[in-house]
This record gives sequence, C-alpha cells and structure tokens, in this order.
Amino acid sequence: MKTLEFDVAVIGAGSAGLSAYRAAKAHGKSVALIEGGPYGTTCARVGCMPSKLLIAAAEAAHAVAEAPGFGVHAGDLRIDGKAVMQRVKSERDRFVGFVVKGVEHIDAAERLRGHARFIAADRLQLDDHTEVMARRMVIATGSSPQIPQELRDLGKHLIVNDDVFAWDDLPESVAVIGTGIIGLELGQALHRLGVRVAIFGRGGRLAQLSDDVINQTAIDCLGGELDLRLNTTLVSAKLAGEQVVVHTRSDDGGERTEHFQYVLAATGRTPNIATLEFAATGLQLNERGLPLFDPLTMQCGDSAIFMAGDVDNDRPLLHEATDEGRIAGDNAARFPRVVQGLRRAGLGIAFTDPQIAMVGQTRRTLKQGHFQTGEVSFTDQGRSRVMRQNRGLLRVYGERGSHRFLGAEMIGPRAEHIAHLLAWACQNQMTVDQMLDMPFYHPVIEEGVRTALRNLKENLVNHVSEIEHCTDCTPGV
Ligand SMILES: Cc1cc2nc3c(=O)[nH]c(=O)nc-3n(C[C@H](O)[C@H](O)[C@H](O)COP(=O)(O)OP(=O)(O)OC[C@H]3O[C@@H](n4cnc5c(N)ncnc54)[C@H](O)[C@@H]3O)c2cc1C
Ligand SMILES: NC(=O)c1ccc[n+]([C@@H]2O[C@H](COP(=O)([O-])OP(=O)(O)OC[C@H]3O[C@@H](n4cnc5c(N)ncnc54)[C@H](O)[C@@H]3O)[C@@H](O)[C@H]2O)c1
Repeated sequence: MKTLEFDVAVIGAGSAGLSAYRAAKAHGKSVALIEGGPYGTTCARVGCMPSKLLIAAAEAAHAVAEAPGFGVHAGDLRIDGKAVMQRVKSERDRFVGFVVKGVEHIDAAERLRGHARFIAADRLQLDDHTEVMARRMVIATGSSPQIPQELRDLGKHLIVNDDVFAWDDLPESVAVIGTGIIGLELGQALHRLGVRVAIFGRGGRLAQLSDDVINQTAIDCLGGELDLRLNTTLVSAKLAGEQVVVHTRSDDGGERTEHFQYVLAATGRTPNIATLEFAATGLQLNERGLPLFDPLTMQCGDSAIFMAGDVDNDRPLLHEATDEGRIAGDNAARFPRVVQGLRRAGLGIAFTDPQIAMVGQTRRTLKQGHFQTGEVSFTDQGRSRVMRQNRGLLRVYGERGSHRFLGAEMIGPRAEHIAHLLAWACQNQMTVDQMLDMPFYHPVIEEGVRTALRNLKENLVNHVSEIEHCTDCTPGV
C-alpha cells in the first residue's frame, strides 16, 4: 500500500474535475487528480458531443425529406447506418482525443488511477493500492443513468446513452423510456434516421418544461412527427429471443404489447456517490445521501470538502459543471478563506427540432402575482415561415413594477441562439424597455423576440392578469 500526500485531492477527471484541478493549480498547490474510469469526460465520450453528432446526421436526413416542400427533389432518401455511426464515432474520438491529450500534459505524479472512497475527511483509499492524504478535497464524480427496476433483466437489449454511441450500425427499433432531454434528443434523431421509435413518458412533461402552454406546444410540435406516448406506464418488459416485449398502460386504461429490438432507459441520472462512503467524512447529508453544499462557494458546510458537477444534482449541464469545478478548485486552494464564485443566468437547451430552451427563471420558479407574460407564436413569423420552420411559441416573463426581464421558455426555430440573447439580457438584469432599445435586423427570427417583448411590455404596463394556471408554481405570494 502506497501513501501519498497532496494539498488538494480532486475525485473525478471529468469536466468539473479537470476545471477544479486547473483552478487549484493556479494557486501553486500540489493537487491529485484521481480517476477511476476512462479519461475523456462524459460530455465528450458519451454525452454532449456524440449526441449532437447523431442529431447532425438526423438533421441532414430531415433536410432531404423536407426539400420537396421547397420544390427541390433529391431522389429517394437512403440512410447508410454504418456510415452514420462511423462518422459519429470517429468525430467523437477526435473530441475525446483532445481531452485525453490535455490530461496527459498533467504531471504524472499528480495523475492517480483508481476508484476513490473516503476513509476520513482528509483521507482517501484508491482501490486497494494507494492512500491519499489531502487536507482539502473536491468531489467531482459525475452521474450515471438511472435504470427502472422493470428494465433490469433485459441484458444487452437494455441500453443507455453510452451504448447508442458504441453501435456499428443503426438498429431496426427502439423503445425510449423517458421524455426528458436525452429521450427526446436521441429518440427524434433515431426516428429521423429511419429507426422505428416510440417514446414513452409516464407523465405529460417534455424536457423539463414548466410552462404548461409551452409544454403543450412542444407536445403538438413533436407529437406531430414522433410516436409520443405520454401519460403511459411501463407495465413490463420481457425478453423474447432477440426482441423485447414491451407492455404499457396509458392513463385512459388502454393497454399495448409491442416488440422492440432495444429499450433505451432515458429516465434521468443519479449522482455517483454510492461507493464514496460519506459516513467517514462527518458531512451533513440530505435525504438522498448528498452532502449539503453552498452553490455559490461549492463548500460542504464549513468543511474543506467541495462539490462540483453533476454529482451535486444541481444544474447538470456542461457549462455549469465547468463553472462549479472552477469555484470548487479555487476555494479548496484558498480554504479556509472561501469566496463566492460567479453563477450565470440559467440556460438550458434541448437539441430537438424545433429546439426547446429555458432561460433565467422558468415558469416553475416565478412567484404568482409578481410577473407578467408576453408571447409570440412562430406560426406566422416572417423568417421562420421563409425557412418552413414556422412552428413553436416563445413566452417571456417580466417583473411587475421594475419591468425587469426575468426569464423565458420556448420551443421554436433556432432556439439555441435566441436563448443566448435572452440569457445575456437576463444576467445583465436588463429591463424590457432596454431590450427593446437593442437593434433587430430584418428579416430574422429575433424579430419574433421583439414581438414577444412588446407584448410583455404591454401586459406589464396594463397589468393584464395572469390567465394561465400553472400547477407547479409557487402559490400566490
Ligand atoms: C447523452 C447526454 C447528452 C448531454 N448533452 C449535453 C449538452 O448538449 N449540453 C450540456 O450542457 N450538457 C449535456 N449533457 C450533460 C453533461 O454531459 C454533464 O453535465 C457533464 O458531462 C458533467 O460533467 P462532470 O464532470 O460532473 O461528470 P463526468 O464527466 O462524468 O466526470 C466524472 C468522473 O468521475 C469519475 N469517477 C466517478 N466516481 C469516482 C470515484 N469514486 N473515484 C474516482 N473517479 C470517479 C468518473 O469515471 C468520471 O470520469 C449531456 C449528458 C448526456 C448523458
Ligand atoms: N441538451 C442538453 O443540454 C442535454 C442533453 C442531454 C442530457 N442533458 C442533461 O442530462 C440530464 C439527464 O437527462 P435525462 O433526459 O436522462 O433526465 P431528465 O430528468 O431530463 O428526464 C428523465 C425523464 O424520465 C422520466 N422517467 C423517470 N423514471 C421513469 C420511469 N420509470 N418510467 C417512465 N419515465 C420515467 C421522467 O419523468 C423524466 O421525464 C438532464 O437533466 C440534462 O441536464 C442535457
């Protein structure tokens, strides 16, 4: 057994861990970067990048299928599944290669391999070979797919996102369980690439949308193309030869039994904490066994242990993981003089078509009676119609009295860009008038944003009562 000593130990060499390592090193500390799995990060290996590569192929197929709508005919659509997966994997490997190269530049004495668990607040055990002593720690162990009990006996026919990006060819059929971001992104991409796909949701929510009106618009937009089965419970899934027999029941009592080649669990992710043995740290834990931490400093209580990335179960997105890693690594090095780090305006984008986006305060977090809503439909929006992408709705929220822009939810064309504009305005605490003073070109989709802001301004000035009813909202304050 080896014993090594460092100023700081970072558990996990994913996006958050790498960012924490760099931030702690900037203080001139000795820092151990501990990794128990493959290098390359979830984002590059099996997350953001390969999913967007698959979606890019699906968009190409969709553009060909939609071309006759412009009077353009490209002939019969043919999808070469092997070539699609080959590009997904080779481009993905390129991205992973850059990350791995970066890790290899780290001093070998600070790159430790092994699965870490706590044996004290300042001590870790790596597998059965090394003990690491460090006064300050950063936990950046990420998250893993959560698998419902009823899917656990399906062997290789149960898949998660990682498995999709290991395919050499596209399959014949996939039942996607879960209507969150992963289920919708992968489900729509596979559908557009010719795979028979059904997407099952036990509730009626899509991609974490909390505005009922936007959620319904998303159901209408995506449900027009996809086999979307909402309010449907998975009763059982059983293997029958090389197929899975999926038995489902919808809330209206209808039952169906269908065969699929694979079942994709897209049912959420759970923090990687099961084997960390927090009991040895003395940290205060919440009801799910996660240490309580301050999201501005990432510090757990007043300890020298910090959290970062998906493991903390708060804003599980790449840019947030990197920010949290930077704050955690910086504060671990500064401990005990911790400082608050920059947290940015909320920004979430689902790369469906149309794209879904959420900015700043979502409908769920707004206080009833304190805000007004403005909206624009993209159905008749000029540029969207020109491009035959005139589907969707944007709703913007503003604060009564101050007229400050608070946030937005949307499904619509090029939402990834509109969401950035709105997030920048939100972080700068702009008022609706200030946003309307900004330039808008013609003809662009952003003119739709202007329409929504004008509508919001009118409603703020006239105090139009909030007509919709949101079941998830904080009751009238
Ligand atoms: C399919 C998919 C698509 C996504 N798309 C997007 C997107 O488009 N945009 C976006 O912003 N986000 C996206 N995300 C989310 C994003 O990938 C994550 O938020 C981000 O990768 C989290 O980084 P992390 O450092 O917390 O975790 P990871 O990168 O998973 O790093 C954690 C590391 O810790 C290691 N580890 C775990 N336990 C231990 C231990 N005990 N000892 C040692 N090492 C350990 C793991 O092996 C792993 O390498 C997507 C996620 C998925 C799954
Ligand atoms: N574009 C992006 O930024 C992007 C893309 C993919 C993933 N991500 C990140 O990854 C995280 C995880 O994504 P996700 O889609 O797995 O989680 P999610 O929490 O968004 O969605 C999970 C869905 O599964 C449903 N579900 C859970 N258990 C179920 C069951 N037993 N039967 C049927 N449905 C069930 C939930 O109701 C929910 O709709 C997201 O929160 C997101 O932050 C981001």
